[in-house]
Amino acid sequence: METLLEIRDLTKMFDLHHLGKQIRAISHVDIQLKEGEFVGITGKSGSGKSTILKCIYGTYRIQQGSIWYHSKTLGRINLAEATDRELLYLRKHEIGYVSQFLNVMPRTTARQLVKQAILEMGDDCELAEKETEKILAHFELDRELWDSYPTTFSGGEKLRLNIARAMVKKPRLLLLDEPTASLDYDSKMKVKELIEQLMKEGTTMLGIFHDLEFMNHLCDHEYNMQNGSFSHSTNFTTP
Ligand SMILES: Nc1ncnc2c1ncn2[C@@H]1O[C@H](COP(=O)(O)OP(=O)(O)OP(=O)(O)O)[C@@H](O)[C@H]1O
Repeated sequence: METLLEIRDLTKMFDLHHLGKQIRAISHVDIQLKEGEFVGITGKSGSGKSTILKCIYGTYRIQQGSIWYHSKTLGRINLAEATDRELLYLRKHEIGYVSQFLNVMPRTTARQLVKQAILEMGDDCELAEKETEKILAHFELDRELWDSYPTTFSGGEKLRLNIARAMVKKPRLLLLDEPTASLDYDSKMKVKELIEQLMKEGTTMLGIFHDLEFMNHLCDHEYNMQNGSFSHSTNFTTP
């Protein structure tokens, strides 16, 4: 299997201007993800898990290290040095990010939100419409909500829509930042089903989940974070 993502010596500091000091959120982190793998990150609250995903996605710029990603279109690219245009391209076509929070454009319906995500991948309009309805139904989003604005949705409805929008794009690399945090059991199982389906289709995933049992049954490899560095890792695929 080819390496899809290789992180070397990743260090991220934050300036706390009001306190006149810097904090080190992550230090010297190395991660390797092969194509089709599902890798999990565990660790206490504040240990730096989300920061890693946000550095990969380009939300945070880093002070030290490299994040090599093997893009289908752009070739081997260091995401830490990618231009805004390159990052935007990759977010649209190759790298997905799901968190427990839904950021939406105002006055965009649930249906438009999901359909737009599919159209960005180059599918035609009729197919996009069909896929949209399929995924909204899969996540049991009430039909009456499909043409409503998500700003009025409940927390769980927003979450299910958020996951639907990211998963329907079938990105090559999917970053999952506790997407199931406040979902009920049935909704979590729906997410699990889709994750398993994406795994079969070859999507590579790096995920943080609070529910360790949920994650352990899915992932090939797990890294445990402590105070910004990996304390140990477990490989579930080696006998
Ligand atoms: N934008 C920011 N500005 C300043 N400090 C930040 C910022 N983002 C994260 N931090 C700090 O970096 C550290 C790691 O945060 P991070 O969110 O990565 O932890 P986490 O392991 O994902 O936590 P949790 O499980 O609670 O979500 C924390 O001390 C946090 O306060």
